[in-house]
Amino acid sequence: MKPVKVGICGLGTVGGGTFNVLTRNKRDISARAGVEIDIIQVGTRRGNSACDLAQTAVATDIFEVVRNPEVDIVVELIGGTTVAKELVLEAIANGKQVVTANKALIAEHGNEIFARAAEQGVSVAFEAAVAGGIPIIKALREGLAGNRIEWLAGIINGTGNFILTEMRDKGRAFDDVLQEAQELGYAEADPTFDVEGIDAAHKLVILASLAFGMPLQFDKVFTEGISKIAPEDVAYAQELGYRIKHLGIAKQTAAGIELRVHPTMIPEKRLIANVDGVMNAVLVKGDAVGSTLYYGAGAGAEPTASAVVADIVDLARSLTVAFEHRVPALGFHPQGQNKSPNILPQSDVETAYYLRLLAEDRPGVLAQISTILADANISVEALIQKEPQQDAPQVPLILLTSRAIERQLMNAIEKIEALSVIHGEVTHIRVESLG
Ligand SMILES: NC(=O)c1ccc[n+]([C@@H]2O[C@H](COP(=O)([O-])OP(=O)(O)OC[C@H]3O[C@@H](n4cnc5c(N)ncnc54)[C@H](O)[C@@H]3O)[C@@H](O)[C@H]2O)c1
Ligand SMILES: N[C@@H](CCO)C(=O)O
Ligand code: NA
Repeated sequence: MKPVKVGICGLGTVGGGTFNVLTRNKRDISARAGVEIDIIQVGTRRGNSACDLAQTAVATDIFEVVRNPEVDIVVELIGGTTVAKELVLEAIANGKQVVTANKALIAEHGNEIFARAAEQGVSVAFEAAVAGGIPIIKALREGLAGNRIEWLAGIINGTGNFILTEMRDKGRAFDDVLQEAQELGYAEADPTFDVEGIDAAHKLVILASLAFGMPLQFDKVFTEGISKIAPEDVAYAQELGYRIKHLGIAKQTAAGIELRVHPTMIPEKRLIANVDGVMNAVLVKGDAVGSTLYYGAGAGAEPTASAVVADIVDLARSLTVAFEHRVPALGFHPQGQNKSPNILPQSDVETAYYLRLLAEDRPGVLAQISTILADANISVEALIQKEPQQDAPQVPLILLTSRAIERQLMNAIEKIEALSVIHGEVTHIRVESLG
C-alpha cells in the first residue's frame, strides 16, 4: 500500500508536538496503521525551536498544504474560527481527510463542517479537541456505544484547574499562575476563554452531542468562569468536606437536557475531586456500565499530540473503508440524531447550593433565613456559623441547602438580601454529589 501523506498546518505548541511524536514514533505508528505514515509538508510562517525541519518541505502559506494534491490528511493546528474554518472547508472540498484539535471550530461550526464532509465522503477527526490526551471522544463514540448516557461531568479545562490548584495549595495569585499556564503552552490564544469557561463550554457541547445524539448546541450552554471564586469559599468548602472544581456538566433528566459550566462543590471523597493541576477527568454515567472515569493530561504539546496522532492512525486505517461504513463523527448517524432536543434554561435546573452570607449577630436571624427558604420548599442541610470578626458586628453564615430549582433559589436569595440584618450579596455555589 502506498504511504499515507500528512500535511500539518500550524507549528505552535500542538503542531510542534504532533510533528515530533509522529517523527519519533513513526515505526510503531505505521505498524499500527498498517501503512507507512509520512509528514510530507508543514505549513507555518515560522519554525519551532523544538522541531528539526531539515528533512521536511515547509510552505509559508498554509493553504498550499490543503491544495497539495499529494496530501491525504490535513492536520489543522492554527486555532481560531475564521481562517481555520476556511482552511478546513477547503481541505474537505479538495477531498482531504481532516484532523483538528480546535474545539472552538467544532463546537461553533461542527454541524456545517460534518455536513460538508459527509457530502464529500471524508472524515473530520477531533480527539484532541476535548480533554487533550484522554481518549474521551473514542470512549463515548465507540467504547460506550451500548449505553444510554445519563450524565457526564468533567474537569475539561487544564488551565483553569491548574490555576485553582496552585491558588489553593500554594496561595499563589491568580494572574501569576495564569501567566505560568501561558508559558507552559496550556492556555488558549485568548486566555479569557479558559478563565471564563468558554473553552470548557466548547468541549462540553461536543461531549453532550456524542453522549445524547444531538447536533452541536454551543449557544445553549450556561457558562460561568472561575474568576469570582473567593479564597474563603475554597476554605469553607474544605471545612464542609467538599472541593470546588470548575465542571462541565451535561445531564438528561425527565424535564430536559442540562448543559452547564460553572464552579461546583463536590464531595472530597470523589476521585474527580482530587484531580489537580493541568490534569483533566471526565466522569460518565451510562445505564449499563454505571460510572466510568477517564483521567489524563488535558493540555500541553505532547499529551495533545498523542490524541492528534491517534486520529491520524484511525484515518489512515479507514482510508479504504467507504464513508458510510466509518464511525460517524458525532457517534450517532445524522438520521438517528434528536434534531430538536429540549435544552433546559439554567433557571429550570435543579441542584443543591452552598450559600455564604454576612449576617448581624443577633437572635432570630437564622429563623428569618430558614423561613424564606422553607417558603420556597428549600431546607438547610448543614450550617456553619463563624465568630464575629474583630470590629465587625456581622458574622459569616455558611449554609448547604437541599436540592432546589434555580429560579426558586434565586428568588429566595433576593428576599434574604433584602433583610435588614443581612449585609451585601449572598454568594452561591452549586453543589453536586456526582454519585
Ligand atoms: N495548547 C494546548 O494544550 C491545546 C490542547 C488541545 C487543543 N488545543 C488547540 O490546538 C490548536 C492550536 O493550539 P496551540 O496551543 O498549538 O496554539 P499556538 O498558538 O501555540 O500555535 C498556533 C500556531 O499557528 C500559527 N498560525 C496561526 N494562524 C496562522 C496562519 N494563518 N498561517 C500560518 N500559521 C498560522 C501561529 O503562528 C502558531 O504558531 C487550538 O485550536 C487550540 O485550542 C491546544
Ligand atoms: N486551553 C486548553 C487547552 C486544552 O484544550 C486548556 O487549558 O484546557
Ligand atoms: Na481527547
